[in-house]
Amino acid sequence: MIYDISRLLNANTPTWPGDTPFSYDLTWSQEETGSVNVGQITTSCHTATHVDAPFHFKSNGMTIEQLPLDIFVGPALVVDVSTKGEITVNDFEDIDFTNVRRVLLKTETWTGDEFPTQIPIIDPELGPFLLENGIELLGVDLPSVDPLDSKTLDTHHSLLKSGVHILEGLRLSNVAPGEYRLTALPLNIEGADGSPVRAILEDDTQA
Ligand SMILES: N[C@@H](CC(=O)c1ccccc1NC=O)C(=O)O
Ligand SMILES: [Zn+2]
Ligand SMILES: [Zn+2]
Repeated sequence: MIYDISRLLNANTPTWPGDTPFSYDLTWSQEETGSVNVGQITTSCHTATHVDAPFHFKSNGMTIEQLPLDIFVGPALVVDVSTKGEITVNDFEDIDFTNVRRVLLKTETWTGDEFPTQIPIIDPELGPFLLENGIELLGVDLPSVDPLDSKTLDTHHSLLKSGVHILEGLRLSNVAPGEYRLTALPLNIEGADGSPVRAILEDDTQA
């Protein structure tokens, strides 16, 4: 079974306050060209479900096309942290990270169609902890791994220092905690600070 864990992109998709809204428009319609519809999209790189490149918060950091693809494809563990106001290493005490390289946090705080006003805090100490446990990707169902008003982006920086890549804006309400196979590939955009992804989880059930 394939679970779509990406958010829908349209003119109403919530964006970071003040950032470029998503739009899809027809440049030419079939009526006009006599042959085809041709569209164009405009979007911030941080709208809905997306991967951050280190360049987003570090000017000499890697850009999106430079990131290794194997980070974004493979086994992933969905962890329920939905009752937590602050997510710390203590929340992972009982979790067995053997053979887990990718962790997706299900907070369930961004389930509506509006940009959230309050999101749980992700302790920057998670960076070194994830590194110790061999985790290379942290995914969240939040617009950011840092508080919405943060200018220092401590958790982004801590994750980068620990070699943990960042996937944001997931839609996890339709999946139960547990193990899946993730695919969430960023577009091959030269020099970009991030990219939208179509993120899916697969489990072992057929069809
Ligand atoms: N860190 C957020 C985005 C972000 O911080 C942001 C996005 C657009 C405009 C301003 C932003 N942050 C400003 O402090 C993210 O990674 O998606
Ligand atoms: Zn982002
Ligand atoms: Zn981010």
